[in-house]
Amino acid sequence: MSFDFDLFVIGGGSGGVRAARIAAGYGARVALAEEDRMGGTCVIRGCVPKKLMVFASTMPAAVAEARAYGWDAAIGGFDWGAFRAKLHAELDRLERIYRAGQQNAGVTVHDCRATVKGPHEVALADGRVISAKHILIAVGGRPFVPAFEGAEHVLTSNDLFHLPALPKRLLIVGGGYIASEFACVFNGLGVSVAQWNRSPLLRSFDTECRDLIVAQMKARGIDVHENVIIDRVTKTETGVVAHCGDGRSQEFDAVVYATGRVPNTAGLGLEAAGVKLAANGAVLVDAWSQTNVPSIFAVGDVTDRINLTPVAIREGHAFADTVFGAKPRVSDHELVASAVFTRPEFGTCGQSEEAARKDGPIEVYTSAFKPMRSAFAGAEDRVLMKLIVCKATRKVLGCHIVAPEAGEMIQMAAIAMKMGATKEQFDATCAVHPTMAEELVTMRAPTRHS
Ligand SMILES: Cc1cc2nc3c(=O)[nH]c(=O)nc-3n(C[C@H](O)[C@H](O)[C@H](O)COP(=O)(O)OP(=O)(O)OC[C@H]3O[C@@H](n4cnc5c(N)ncnc54)[C@H](O)[C@@H]3O)c2cc1C
Ligand SMILES: NC(=O)c1ccc[n+]([C@@H]2O[C@H](COP(=O)([O-])OP(=O)(O)OC[C@H]3O[C@@H](n4cnc5c(N)ncnc54)[C@H](O)[C@@H]3O)[C@@H](O)[C@H]2O)c1
Repeated sequence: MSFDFDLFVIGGGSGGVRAARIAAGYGARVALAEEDRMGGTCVIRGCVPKKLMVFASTMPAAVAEARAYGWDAAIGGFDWGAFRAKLHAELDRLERIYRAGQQNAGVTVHDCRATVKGPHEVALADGRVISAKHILIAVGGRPFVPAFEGAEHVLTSNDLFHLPALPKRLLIVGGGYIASEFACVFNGLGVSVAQWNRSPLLRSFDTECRDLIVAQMKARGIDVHENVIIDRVTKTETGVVAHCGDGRSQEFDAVVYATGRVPNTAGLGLEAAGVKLAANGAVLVDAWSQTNVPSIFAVGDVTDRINLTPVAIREGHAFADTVFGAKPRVSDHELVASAVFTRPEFGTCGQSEEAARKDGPIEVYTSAFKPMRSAFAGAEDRVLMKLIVCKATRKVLGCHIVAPEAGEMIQMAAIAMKMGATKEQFDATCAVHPTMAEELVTMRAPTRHS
């Protein structure tokens, strides 16, 4: 049987563009459909614009620090309009690079929505039907806002990069990565920020680390309320009012919901094509990213495994190597490090103390201190370095860092952990002095055992 293409990729985000480019590099005839902007969530409305906003938000603190170091530095007001224009010019530039990458690889790009018609058929929004030997679902996810009265008045993370003006009073609902990062970003930009969540913030992370981060977020002026349930939201002449189950209500200029994300599979035609989905709409795949329909694969957030850009990229690459490169390999989901770009930043790899303790006896090493740079400037910032060590194997099971640039540090520690490094091998590594990271190799006695 002949097909129009060897591979049709639906979704031009992190996972899709990598898979398409690598497959085309192996000589496959590849087409890709993107209904929005090339680059997907990470480039257009996720990691990249978020990180640029993180950088913008840390400038006032940097200037205050400069003054404490003797500089005659002053900071004026923040020009959101000027920053936003520059931000979008940068995103336009990146989108062009992603598009060119596909074109240079020989991928045929369709700028439209695509749906699955059958195991080997894709329908484009303009009515064309295209056949392909393999179909890759890489459609990512979208913000989830629970159903409640007045839900139409709230914003999501997608809206934050397009705000016409910075709100003066902002409520962020949620306690995960997105809510906590944006609470810190807008706080740094001078906005009065409240963050309300139905449970503790950053609940899935190591408790000692999250407690320190939340304490410092509060100390910076973020009005954090945990165990709060919002019943309804109403719009007034002057703003948006959040009403809680306990009778409390408060008015804000804007309310943002960052209450998780859901896979983009609604109306995609997968169930009709026989593809099994999880209850939340995620595409069910095996370790090879293959669905129960042998010609259909899925990678990235749509599979709801680990929803991070580098993971989507590696899943897409492993799929292309396996199916088109005669290099079969599965994507490895063990010891994936990540960073939460709060202030203070959090870098984490492996098990939390709580999770590791459930698996067996551990030693916990911690070092908490005021970092030299901000302490000299008179700031109360604190750093926490933490290693979780398996008593039986001596392997470092978890490394957690609450510190400026923790994301940069955890990337390095993750290499050692991936190699199976023991605590003694960390200790055998000579310190780099004076740094914060040297604590990772100089923690001699455990803080506690279990
Ligand atoms: C605010 C925010 C900040 C984030 N920060 C980080 C971070 O710092 N680090 C990190 O690792 N991860 C971060 N993430 C997560 C990261 O962005 C995702 O894990 C990653 O983008 C997933 O890639 P993907 O290829 O699975 O999907 P996506 O990048 O979402 O791409 C899917 C693409 O498919 C398109 N599409 C959907 N349906 C169709 C259809 N039917 N036809 C055609 N096209 C379709 C969409 O328009 C989209 O472009 C962040 C996410 C958000 C929202
Ligand atoms: N720095 C990074 O690497 C980074 C940054 C942003 C996003 N991401 C990825 O994107 C994913 C999505 O981020 P997220 O912050 O939206 O999700 P999340 O799962 O991290 O957090 C969701 C939050 O919403 C709350 N919530 C969920 N349902 C709710 C409901 N019905 N009512 C009230 N509250 C509710 C939860 O208690 C939780 O605090 C992350 O899990 C992560 O994989 C990564």
